[in-house]
Amino acid sequence: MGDAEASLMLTLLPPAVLLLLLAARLHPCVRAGRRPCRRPTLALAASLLLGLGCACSALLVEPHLWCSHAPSPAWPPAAPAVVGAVGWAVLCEPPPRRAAPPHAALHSFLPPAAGLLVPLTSEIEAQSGRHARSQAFSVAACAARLLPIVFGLARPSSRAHLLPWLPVEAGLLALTLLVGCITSGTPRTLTSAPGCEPLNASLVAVGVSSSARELERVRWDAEQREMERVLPRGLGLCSSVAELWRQHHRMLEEARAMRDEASKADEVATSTTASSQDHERDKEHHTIWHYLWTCCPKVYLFPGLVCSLFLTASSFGTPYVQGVLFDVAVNATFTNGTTIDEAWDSQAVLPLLGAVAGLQASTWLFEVLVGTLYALAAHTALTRLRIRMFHNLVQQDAAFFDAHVSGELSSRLINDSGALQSLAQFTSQNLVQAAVRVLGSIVAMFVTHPLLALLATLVTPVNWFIVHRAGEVSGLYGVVQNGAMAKANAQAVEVLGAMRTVQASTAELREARRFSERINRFLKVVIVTVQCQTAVIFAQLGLSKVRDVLVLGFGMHQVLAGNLTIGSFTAFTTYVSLYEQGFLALANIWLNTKQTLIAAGRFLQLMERQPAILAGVGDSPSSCLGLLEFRNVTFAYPAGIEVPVLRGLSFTVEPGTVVALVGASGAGKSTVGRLIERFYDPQHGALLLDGADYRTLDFRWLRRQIGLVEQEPVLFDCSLLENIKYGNPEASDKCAQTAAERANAHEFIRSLPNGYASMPGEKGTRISGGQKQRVAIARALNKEPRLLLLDEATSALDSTNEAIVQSSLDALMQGRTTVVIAHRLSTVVRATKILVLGDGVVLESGTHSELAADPTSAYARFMQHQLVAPAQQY
Ligand SMILES: Nc1ncnc2c1ncn2[C@@H]1O[C@H](COP(=O)(O)OP(=O)(O)OP(=O)(O)O)[C@@H](O)[C@H]1O
Repeated sequence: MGDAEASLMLTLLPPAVLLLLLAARLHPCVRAGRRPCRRPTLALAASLLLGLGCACSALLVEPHLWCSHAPSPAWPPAAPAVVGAVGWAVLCEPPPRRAAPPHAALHSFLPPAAGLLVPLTSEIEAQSGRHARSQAFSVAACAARLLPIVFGLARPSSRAHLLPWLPVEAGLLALTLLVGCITSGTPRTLTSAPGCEPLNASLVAVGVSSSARELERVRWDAEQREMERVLPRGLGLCSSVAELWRQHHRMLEEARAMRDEASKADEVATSTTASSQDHERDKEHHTIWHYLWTCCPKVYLFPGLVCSLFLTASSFGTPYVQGVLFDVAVNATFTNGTTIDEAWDSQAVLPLLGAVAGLQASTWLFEVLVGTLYALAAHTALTRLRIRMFHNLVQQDAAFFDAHVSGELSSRLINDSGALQSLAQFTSQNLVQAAVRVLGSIVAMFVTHPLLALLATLVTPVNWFIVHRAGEVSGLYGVVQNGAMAKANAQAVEVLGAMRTVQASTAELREARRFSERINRFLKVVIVTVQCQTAVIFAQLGLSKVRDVLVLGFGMHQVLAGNLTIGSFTAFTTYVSLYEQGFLALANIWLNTKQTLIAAGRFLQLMERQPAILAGVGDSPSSCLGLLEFRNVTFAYPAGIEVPVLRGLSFTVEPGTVVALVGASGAGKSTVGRLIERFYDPQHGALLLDGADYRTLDFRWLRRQIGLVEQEPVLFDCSLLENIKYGNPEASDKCAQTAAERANAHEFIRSLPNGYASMPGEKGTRISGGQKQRVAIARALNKEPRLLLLDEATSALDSTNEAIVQSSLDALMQGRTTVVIAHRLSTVVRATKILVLGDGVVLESGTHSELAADPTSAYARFMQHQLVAPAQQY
């Protein structure tokens, strides 16, 4: 029986049992022609309705229970209540009517009432997991049984009747609890806990957890629960100020540690010193404005600035004119004793009202214009910044990419630059306006009433101190925030790029959990940041409110003393609010700038970073013979600088010959290939092409002379034709097709529905390994390289594919200097020269027959172990 059938049966079983019981109770009475005992019958009927209701709700409301692949609670939630009700019906065989204790009413009422908890607990279930309902049910059913018993025992009149039934009650309670425990999934909760294997085994033995499928379900449930556990429940507020303080310090420490770590990573990649890092950090502030300025389109910026000025002017004009209007109205009404109508018709009011309307209209218009122009400017600037950043990023050297995870870099490209965009937009939109507002309102306030103005600006230094400190702190918070987001992003990119491996390892939920842990970390940082910002706003607003009360009190005193008119005082309060707005905007700009500048420091470092090997530097000879020489080359990777991989390696490859590199795993064969491509420069010795030192050649010219075919060729999600032309986009389609023909790729490409326009998918997932390899060979052929580098190009293929690819490679090698890194005998034996690498040097060299002739040679040993696969039966 499948899961779905079992669940269905178990859901319908309790109502069926109840129906039978009811029938059994009613049948003798009907036959004897007497009325059945009312209370137990009613209770049974109510329980039956309840059981049916639960079954229907499970069938209709939770159809996922019946879908065989979904894990479901094996027992229906109504079971505990039903067991309780059945027990009650058995227990409550009618006592003599007159002796019926008062608790009997409760007794008959409570078990069905427990059933009402079903809809009530659905909310709890939604919040805390699907088994909450059964647990709540079980507890309610027990309480329903327990309460009337306690109540009955407390009354001497009913105690004698109840005492003989107590053992039965205890048994029923235990049964109800047990059923509730099983249906609520408690055994699964227990068995999924680490170290519970013995319990698990015993549950299997007693039949609670009956099969491997059950164990699988246990695991699935545990993962789902774990998943729900790591979902953020919402903004957790700090329990106390002390806790907030502790979190704040932890965060600062983390921010400093992250900055040091980032500097170290860059030191590894760039070999820059700590002092130069400090110097770079000092330069950051200038650089960021430089970039924002150069990337910002002036066609939006300058009109935006002009509109800002107009907006500020109109926002100052409005309170001034309003003040004058108030004074005119007040004077007309109260001083001269004119009526309101006369005052309204007077010459001054209407023009002043018109002026206010005009000023409001211009404020409205300029506000819209300013917002639009600055938004356009900021978005364009950001796009330009991202393009420049990507441009610089793809030009970095291999050592840089060894030291940085690609997901982290993409996060810097998208998220960190996003912070710059909001800084650019917010600053450009508000800076001029806020500065003019603050300065203008200070001047206007002092002109209106100097003493009141002094009082209004008294809190400014304290406020500014708070903002200044908060700016530095929020900058450090920004570092942690960006770091947390970069880590989450790196994991997402890594997992999404290796989905097949993840799915094959059934690690989807594990990865989802890992991601949620990382993104939760980001949320936690944001929460602490918000809490600290709240503290700053709290302090600032508090000071402002105190200031407002003082200004109002002193202002009213001055109005009553006749030193200030009501109109001037009204205008003054508007100046104060303009000053407040301007100050808050400036404070926000300061905080934003600090946060973005510190947090976007890494982004800028990436923008500014110069690769160790520069393009466009060095010679680009007109021809290339293909004479390659390694002269006493010593090399260690930047990430493992203390362990050299090559230690004085020397060999020569004559033009047009084939040299095979063999050696144990980790001997440095691929490293030789990477040096030939000049992904790295050796620390000592030199590589020479046609007698010219690699360092004197332009590496872009050099790489154009080399065709590379790797063990796992990378195809991009563009058409196969574009993939073939990737190394030489100037080649004509005809040349690309000829290259495909020579690489034995033409036939299979033609057989695809879209031919050369077919998309191979990300990393070429829609075509086979052998086909991918042939496209890669066609790509190398299309470059017409002088030098060929084959890095285990056939080792991932089966023998049929290998034969096809090998014939393609033979076509590719003709007349070209070739370096082959191979594990297979068939690839190596035909080489002009074989070099056996070991300990970072060439241990032996010669042709296959020369080396194989000496049975004691490293090559012979190597052949035995690596090249010739032992023909053993599995
Ligand atoms: N990017 C890197 N950073 C640091 N160390 C590296 C890097 N790439 C390789 N190494 C180390 O350099 C050594 C040589 O690696 P290499 O890939 O050249 O070996 P190989 O002979 O090609 O091995 P295999 O036959 O298994 O592919 C290894 O010890 C490896 O751990």
